[in-house]
Amino acid sequence: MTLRVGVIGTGMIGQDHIRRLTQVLSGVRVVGVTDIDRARATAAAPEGAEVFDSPQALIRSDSVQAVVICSWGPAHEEQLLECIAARKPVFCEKPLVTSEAAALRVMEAEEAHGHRLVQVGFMRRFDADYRRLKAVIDGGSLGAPLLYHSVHRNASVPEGLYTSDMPLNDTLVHDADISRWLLDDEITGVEVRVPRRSTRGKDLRDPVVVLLHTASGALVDVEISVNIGYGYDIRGEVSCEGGVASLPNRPATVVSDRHGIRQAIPADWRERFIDAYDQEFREWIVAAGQGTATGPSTWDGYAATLVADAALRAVESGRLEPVRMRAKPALYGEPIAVAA
Ligand SMILES: NC(=O)c1ccc[n+]([C@@H]2O[C@H](COP(=O)([O-])OP(=O)(O)OC[C@H]3O[C@@H](n4cnc5c(N)ncnc54)[C@H](O)[C@@H]3O)[C@@H](O)[C@H]2O)c1
Ligand SMILES: O[C@H]1[C@H](O)[C@@H](O)[C@H](O)[C@@H](O)[C@H]1O
Repeated sequence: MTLRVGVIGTGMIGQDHIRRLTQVLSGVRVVGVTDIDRARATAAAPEGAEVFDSPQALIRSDSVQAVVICSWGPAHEEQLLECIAARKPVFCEKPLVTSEAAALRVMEAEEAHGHRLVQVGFMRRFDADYRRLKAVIDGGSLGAPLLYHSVHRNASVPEGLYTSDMPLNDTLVHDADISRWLLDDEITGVEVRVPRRSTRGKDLRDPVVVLLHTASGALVDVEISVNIGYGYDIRGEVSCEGGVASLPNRPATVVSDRHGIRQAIPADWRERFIDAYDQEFREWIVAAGQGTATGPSTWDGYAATLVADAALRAVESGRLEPVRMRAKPALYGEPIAVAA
């Protein structure tokens, strides 16, 4: 059976997801698109797809079975609530939403529906290197994880569209999510330190260093640099009681010439995580075809949103800001196990 999908937001990642849903993956067809910029939606629409006047019209259309949300973060809540009201499975790009209150509204609507409909675009969980790293940690041969070092560098971010809060509520959410998933631990507090600003970052706080405290007592340090210039550089290393496990450098041809010996660095997230995005959609297509969702959930989106909120408070207060999660609804399975 072919899953009939509607895409909301046809900017950078919307276009990339339309390409993979149209040219790479099977069992799926993009039947509708919409964007507040209608010309952009029209240009991005695959042959035969309808261009809808609004997200509401797309979500409510009988021709659309499942929805992919690629609009800006602050627009996600309204679109998610529409999808849940229409009982349609929905893949929502990160961040789930941009405030705790919005995350709770989405969670309550999904709970009232009775089963999962929402998958959040935390694609690192589908990346083969992160999956192997997690398998080593879960295997237990290195002992308990004590520290996780996460480096998250963007070559650049779109000027004007990427605003001052976004290093913490748009970029950091990936590191918050992957830390919870890798360490199987909840984040209980957040500290932020801001060094001298990079002149490349204009008015942004860039770089920032974030320290995440976990329930088991492990610590996660995160470097967020969003205008590093040289490429998209994602690193991770877990220090455990009996050894260290790291993400490998990306395999790339080694070039030797008069400048030295070097390997290419991915230009951006599209290149670095191309296979991970394909895999997250493969798994989503199967689940959505069954009327449900898999992988990162509304609960995970909520957890990352709380970390972002705490980080935004911490950058103002200069103190350790607590993260307090509500009880986990049964819908989202067992709570992540934490050490006593
Ligand atoms: N998982 C990842 O690695 C990854 C990578 C890039 C972007 N993202 C996320 O995807 C989302 C989109 O990012 P982008 O880089 O494509 O941004 P973008 O600005 O290139 O595209 C967003 C598009 O959404 C449209 N839009 C915004 N609000 C809308 C609304 N209410 N209704 C309809 N259309 C609307 C805009 O007109 C624009 O065309 C963001 O939430 C971002 O954080 C995730
Ligand atoms: O929306 C993008 C995307 O999520 C990337 O994966 C991240 O590296 C960027 O910082 C963010 O702005």
